[in-house]
Amino acid sequence: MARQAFLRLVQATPARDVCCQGERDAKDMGGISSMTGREQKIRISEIFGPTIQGEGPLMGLPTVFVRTGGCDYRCEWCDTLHAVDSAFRDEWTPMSVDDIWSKVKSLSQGYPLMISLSGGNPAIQPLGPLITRGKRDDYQFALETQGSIAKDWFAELDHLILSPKPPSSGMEFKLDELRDCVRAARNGPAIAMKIVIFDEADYAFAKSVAKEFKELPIFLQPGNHTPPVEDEALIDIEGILNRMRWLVDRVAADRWFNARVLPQLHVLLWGNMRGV
Ligand SMILES: C[S@@+](CC[C@H](N)C(=O)[O-])C[C@H]1O[C@@H](n2cnc3c(N)ncnc32)[C@H](O)[C@@H]1O
Ligand SMILES: Nc1nc2[nH]cc(C(=O)O)c2c(=O)[nH]1
Ligand code: SF4
Ligand SMILES: [Mg+2]
Repeated sequence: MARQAFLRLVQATPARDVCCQGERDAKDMGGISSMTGREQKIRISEIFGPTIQGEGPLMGLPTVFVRTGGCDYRCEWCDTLHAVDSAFRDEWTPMSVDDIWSKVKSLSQGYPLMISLSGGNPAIQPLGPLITRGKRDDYQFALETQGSIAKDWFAELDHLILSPKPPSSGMEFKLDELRDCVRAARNGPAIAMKIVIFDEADYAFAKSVAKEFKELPIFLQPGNHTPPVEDEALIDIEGILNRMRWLVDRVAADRWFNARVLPQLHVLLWGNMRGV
């Protein structure tokens, strides 16, 4: 796409902490990050906020983001490559629960708000003890994951947002693993499906997921074509809005009245800027 087609968005630098002392020898996928004594460390790409949750059921809610490094997927249009691609490994830092927690407390000034655990795939990391620590201080936790890896600690979350990947991602969809994630959550968190839609095949995929998980609310999110990496704030805003309008028409024509169509609010406000 021509560079002129992208809208350049500029803003003051937000509160953000990019960890930059990565472990050179860390495994690409970010399996278990590292161990110090008996504590499993968590591989962190960035911790930032408070900002607003820009996607899905918690849209608009003040949130601090804890983004882990490493993903078992490589979606063709991933907008967070800095937490996926091993080329960014040097930015990922193994951190203890205490260190993460003091950063979160300082960013939130001790106010017990919503923490969104995202990535990469945060389900790869040992996040149970972090959730336990945060709950002691009355914070709430949401997790964003593609639903490829289930963990027992999902049951400790307040919100589980499952984002199975449609055909345009180039990833293989695994229904059993997605079911395992719902099962692992037991009766703990509120669960929602959030599906990125670029085209008709993605829309059909979302409908089939909705059929499999009738009891769960579903959010349809227009895809954002990621721009050239040399300028991360550029977006194809016309493309996003056209896709959004098409989706609204599509859902209305289908009388799919329990699906919710929402854009990525933070992308509309700040483009593909990191740390917002
Ligand atoms: C960056 S991912 C990280 C969490 C997890 N790996 C996942 O995919 O759910 C967070 C959310 O951003 C969505 N996302 C990633 N790239 C996108 C894009 N180009 N357009 C719209 N949504 C995108 C994902 O589908 C997911 O719902
Ligand atoms: N504001 C804001 N909302 C978000 N919702 C999901 C995000 C993510 O990258 O996981 C995200 C993000 O990076 N920023
Ligand atoms: S699963 Fe999520 S983080 Fe991983 S590549 Fe896909 S969109 Fe990116
Ligand atoms: Mg994002």
